[in-house]
Amino acid sequence: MVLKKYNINPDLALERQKCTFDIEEIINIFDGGKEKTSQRRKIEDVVLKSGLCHDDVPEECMSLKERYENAVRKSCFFSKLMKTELQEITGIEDFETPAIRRIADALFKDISPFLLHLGMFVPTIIGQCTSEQLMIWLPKALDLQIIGGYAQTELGHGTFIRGLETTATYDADTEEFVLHTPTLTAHKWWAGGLGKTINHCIVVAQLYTKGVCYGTHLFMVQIRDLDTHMPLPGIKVGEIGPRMGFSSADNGFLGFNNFRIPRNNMLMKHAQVQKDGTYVKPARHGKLTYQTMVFVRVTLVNEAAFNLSKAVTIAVRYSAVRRQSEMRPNEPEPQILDYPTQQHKLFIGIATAHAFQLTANWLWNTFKSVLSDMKKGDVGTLPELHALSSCLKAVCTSDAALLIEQCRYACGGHGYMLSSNLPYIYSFVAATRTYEGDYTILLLQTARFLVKAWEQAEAGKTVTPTVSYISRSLKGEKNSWRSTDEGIIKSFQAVAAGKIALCVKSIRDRMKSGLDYEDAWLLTTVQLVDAAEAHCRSVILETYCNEVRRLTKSSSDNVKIVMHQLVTLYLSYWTLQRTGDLLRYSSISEKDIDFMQRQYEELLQHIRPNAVALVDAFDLRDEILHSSLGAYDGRVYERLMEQAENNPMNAEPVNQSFHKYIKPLLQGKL
Ligand SMILES: CC/C=C\C/C=C\C/C=C\C/C=C\C/C=C\C/C=C\CC/C=C/C(=O)SCCNC(=O)CCNC(=O)[C@H](O)C(C)(C)COP(=O)(O)OP(=O)(O)OC[C@H]1O[C@@H](n2cnc3c(N)ncnc32)[C@H](O)[C@@H]1OP(=O)(O)O
Ligand SMILES: Cc1cc2nc3c(=O)[nH]c(=O)nc-3n(C[C@H](O)[C@H](O)[C@H](O)COP(=O)(O)OP(=O)(O)OC[C@H]3O[C@@H](n4cnc5c(N)ncnc54)[C@H](O)[C@@H]3O)c2cc1C
Repeated sequence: MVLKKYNINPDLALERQKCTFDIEEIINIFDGGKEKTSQRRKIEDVVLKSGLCHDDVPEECMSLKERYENAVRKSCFFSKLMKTELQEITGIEDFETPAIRRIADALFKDISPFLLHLGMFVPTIIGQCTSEQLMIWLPKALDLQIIGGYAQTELGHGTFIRGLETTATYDADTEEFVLHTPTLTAHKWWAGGLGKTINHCIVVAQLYTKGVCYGTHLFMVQIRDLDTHMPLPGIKVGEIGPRMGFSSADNGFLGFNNFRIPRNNMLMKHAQVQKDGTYVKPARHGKLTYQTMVFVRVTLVNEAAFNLSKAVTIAVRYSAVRRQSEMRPNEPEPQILDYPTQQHKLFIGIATAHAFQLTANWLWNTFKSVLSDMKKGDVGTLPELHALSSCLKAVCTSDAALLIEQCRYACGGHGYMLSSNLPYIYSFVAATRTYEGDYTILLLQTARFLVKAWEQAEAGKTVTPTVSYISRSLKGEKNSWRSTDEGIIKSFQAVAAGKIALCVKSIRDRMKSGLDYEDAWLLTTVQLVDAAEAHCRSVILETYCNEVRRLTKSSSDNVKIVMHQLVTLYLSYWTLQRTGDLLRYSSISEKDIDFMQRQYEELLQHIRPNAVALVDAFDLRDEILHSSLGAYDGRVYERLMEQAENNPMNAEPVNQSFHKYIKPLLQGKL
């Protein structure tokens, strides 16, 4: 749709006059500097001027098939644009460029069927291929001569990768692998793009050679003819059916009937099968084939921040425009943003988007540094990265989904309209809590790391920096509550340490009573998930505080003030959410809690005049927001009416069903 131009709504115009800081300064902080902001805006200009974002009919009014076809059309033209003009601007062949990720949302209200090509297929080639294999597949994939996906999950197994049933059996006579789907539950299920779009696929299968199963490995498989796009003989492939979101992502199923691929199509950077069928196991770490999942978990923290910033922009702008009820009899109706309960719903969303964005950037740098260690042959830092990326993916996607839904509640009935975009944003983020490792499963992975760290610290060994609080706790350091940033972080670490200690005790007590380790662990998993979540909270709180301090060192005083108000709001919010834990594991008193509650309520008042400016500082163009409620001009009612009038249901004054059914019913002739 072409966005109509309106004058700015007067309430929003007034809000912007109240702003106490330079918005551009905060925009630059989050972009990583002035130059990056300017480059991002150039990229956005090119994409927006290309006309690619235009739809004749709103996406939500199209049939599923039309939506898919429209998404393919846009993906193809967007890919072409990325290879030409955008490459010139960015100067890099970089699918990770955050600006490209952001502007992609101007094209797709839902999901591009090419998402997995960029998000998992290309990263798997980069991370799992030998240099010879890389030379074959990477240029083709980057140039979109082949389009791929990542098929790991099966109908019967997603979480438990070791339980996957698809087999890849090596035939030394022909130097081929035979891919086979032995059962119904062995069918690949869910892979994005697989249903209709892709012609290649990374397939995860149990490797058999010389009669021995060596566990899951990755294989490059061509599934469709490059010219006709017909499935190749021996391949059964299709779309899995309508779902809550991801409507245009053509998630698919895939089965193999003794389908043969050359030996060289096993991705052999870490493990190899030689021509005679001899298996050479990975030299360094057994889980290196899981690397793409770690990469995506890291990027999903960024997704949580970005999508939350969109939702909270929509809800804050709407709340500045919407007037409802009365605070005192006969007074004019206030903006709903003036209600403290509304501020309580929304300002935590702004602070959380900041916290997650800065944590995402920090995690990305940690990921890059672990990759660089691994290139030098050192895999020592991988377990900590796995533990961090697991819990941060779990907690950030889960919190973001809850807060996005809260933004929808904050918009009352209009938030329920698809044209608000809040339902789309929610259904996208809700899926991120499940895919790439379910919430519970990933927290249990972190818990495993925490229990080991506890045992190491107990044995007097040094532990990694993110769990150094465990050593302090074991030395008997008692937590004394202080309501400063550092004090609160220390108390959250004391909560995490206390919970890990109880888990360890619980496992040991259960073993003493005769249970084996597996059962003792299993019966403790509710506590273990809780302990991992507490650890994650302390990591986010600490990272957010440190990063704001670092990044605002040379900022103006007003930016420092407002950024720090959000940090304090975030710390106070979580303190009040976790009073039970803090009373148990720190020295916080009832008086301290009263103080924190008052401080929190005062902060809502301090932040209120800057609320609209703070969401403006996410610098999200209307074309990215796709929202009748959240546009920069605040012309909510005009846009809602516009959308209603453009609804294809209103194209004819009387629907044919009247003549077919209602009239006969009215006349007793049905
Ligand atoms: C034109 C273009 C248009 C638009 C696009 C524009 C721009 C786009 C650009 C970028 C895209 C941006 C963002 C999004 C990107 C992509 C996402 C999009 C869609 C994604 C769709 C979803 C995909 C999927 O879901 S793929 C399937 C994922 N599946 C899972 O995650 C399964 C979860 N299960 C597991 O991970 C594991 O099985 C397990 C539960 C962790 C257990 O594994 P296992 O049983 O094998 O292991 P053990 O428990 O026995 O543990 C043994 C040992 O190993 C350690 N371990 C486990 N995992 C790891 C690991 N990953 N790394 C390191 N170590 C690991 C474990 O801790 C144990 O260690 P110890 O023995 O030492 O304790
Ligand atoms: C939108 C979307 C896109 C996807 N895209 C892809 C893709 O491109 N490629 C791909 O390969 N896969 C994809 N997936 C699949 C996804 O990775 C899996 O659905 C996900 O990993 C969860 O696995 P599952 O479905 O087997 O859930 P299950 O493991 O069956 O989980 C069901 C419940 O059981 C619990 N549970 C399971 N095991 C345990 C345990 N050991 N301890 C305690 N609780 C447990 C879980 O916590 C959960 O509550 C996608 C999924 C979605 C929703």
